[in-house]
Amino acid sequence: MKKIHSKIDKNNKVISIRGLKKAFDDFEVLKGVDLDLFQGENLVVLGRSGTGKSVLIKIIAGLLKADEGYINVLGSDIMKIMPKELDELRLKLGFSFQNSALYDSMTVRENLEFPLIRHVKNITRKEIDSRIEETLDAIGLSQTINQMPSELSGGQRKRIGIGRTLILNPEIMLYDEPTAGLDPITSMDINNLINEVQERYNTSSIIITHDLTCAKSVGDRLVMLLDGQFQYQGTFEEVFEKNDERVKLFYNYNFIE
Ligand SMILES: Nc1ncnc2c1ncn2[C@@H]1O[C@H](COP(=O)(O)OP(=O)(O)OP(=O)(O)O)[C@@H](O)[C@H]1O
Repeated sequence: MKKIHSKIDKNNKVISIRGLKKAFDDFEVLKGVDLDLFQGENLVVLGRSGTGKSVLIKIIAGLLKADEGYINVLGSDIMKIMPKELDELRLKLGFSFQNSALYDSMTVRENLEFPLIRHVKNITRKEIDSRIEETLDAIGLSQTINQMPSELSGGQRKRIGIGRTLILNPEIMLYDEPTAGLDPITSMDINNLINEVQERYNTSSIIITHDLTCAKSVGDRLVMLLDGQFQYQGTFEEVFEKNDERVKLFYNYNFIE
C-alpha cells in the first residue's frame, strides 16, 4: 500500500494543550484540559453527550476561541495565531463533521474535486484526476465516481465525506462521531477505514465518540472527558478498569443499548 506521508516520529507532539478553559455565559464546559496528540497515533476522546468533546475539536481547528490556555497545533500557537496563518493551518487539518453533508447536486467526482479547486493553487486537470482516483481507491469506492450522493448508502456517503477531507492530504484528522447513526456492521466498516487512513496516510487523529466499539477498534490511546477535564487516559482496558462509578456507568450503558 502506498504511503502518502512517509516520515513519522511517534515522540513528536502534533497537538499540545495545557489548561484549556471554555465557558458559554456562566456554563463552564472545559475546565482546564491538558492533552497531547503524538504523530501517527489515533487518540479517542470519550465522554457523555454535552461534555464538550465537539467544543474541544472546534477549538483545535480554530473554529471556536478558548477563554484561556495554551493550544499548540503543528507548531502554531492557536491563541495568538493570525488569520492568514490559521487559514494555512486549517488546510493541514481534516475535519470530518458529525453530519458531514455532501453536495447533493454534485456527483462523487465533483464533490471530491471541490476542495482541490478551492484550496490548491494552479492544480492541473491531470493532478485533480489522479488525486480523485487515489482517494477513491483509499476509501474503497472507485466504482462510485459518477454516482450522485442520493444513490449511495449512509456508510458510503460517510466514506466519501472522509475522502473529501483526505484529498487535501491532511496531517491531522479530527473525526466527530464517525459512527453516529450507522448500523453496527457499517460502523465497523468506518472503524476499519479510520485505521486504514492512519496506516496509509500516517495521519495523527483525534476521534470523538461515545461508541465504545469504535473506541476499542481505532484507539491507540483513549482519554475520558468527565466534568470538564480529562480524568483518565490509557488503553481501552486501562481506562475501563478504573474504579469510578461514572466510568462504569458509561461502559454499562454502552453495552445495554
Ligand atoms: N456555540 C455555542 N454556544 C453556546 N453553547 C454551546 C455552543 N457550542 C456548544 N455549546 C454547549 O457546550 C456543551 C458541550 O457541547 P458539545 O457539542 O461540545 O458536546 P459533546 O460532548 O460533543 O456532545 P455530543 O456527544 O452530544 O455531540 C453543550 O452544553 C452545548 O450546549
